[in-house]
Amino acid sequence: MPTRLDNSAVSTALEALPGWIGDADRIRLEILVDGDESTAIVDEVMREADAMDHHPVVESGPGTTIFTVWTHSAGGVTELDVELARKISAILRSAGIAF
Ligand SMILES: C[C@H](O)[C@H](O)[C@H]1CNC2=NC(N)=NC(=O)C2=N1
Repeated sequence: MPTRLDNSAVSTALEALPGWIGDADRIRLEILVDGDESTAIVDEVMREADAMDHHPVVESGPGTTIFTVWTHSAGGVTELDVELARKISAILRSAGIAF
């Protein structure tokens, strides 16, 4: 099982992940998209997540989509989450979405 990162390791990882916030329990990113644009992005993120067998929790509402990432089996943030966050950011950059 992947090992949990402590708060300091998570802060260091977040320095290389613009827009992401969080601590050793959870990291999250909010983007200001909704509707069809959100659906298209979430589909792409979920394809990547399926390939990793590691998934974000996604909340979508009017004007907003939030990705929250942690390793459920470890009860907090691990390297797998940092990797998933990097992949989500890369998908958003390719799609031209600001965050
Ligand atoms: C059985 C399956 O491998 C597990 O449920 C995976 C799937 N995706 C997951 N995603 C996340 N974020 N954390 C997990 O612990 C996790 N476990």
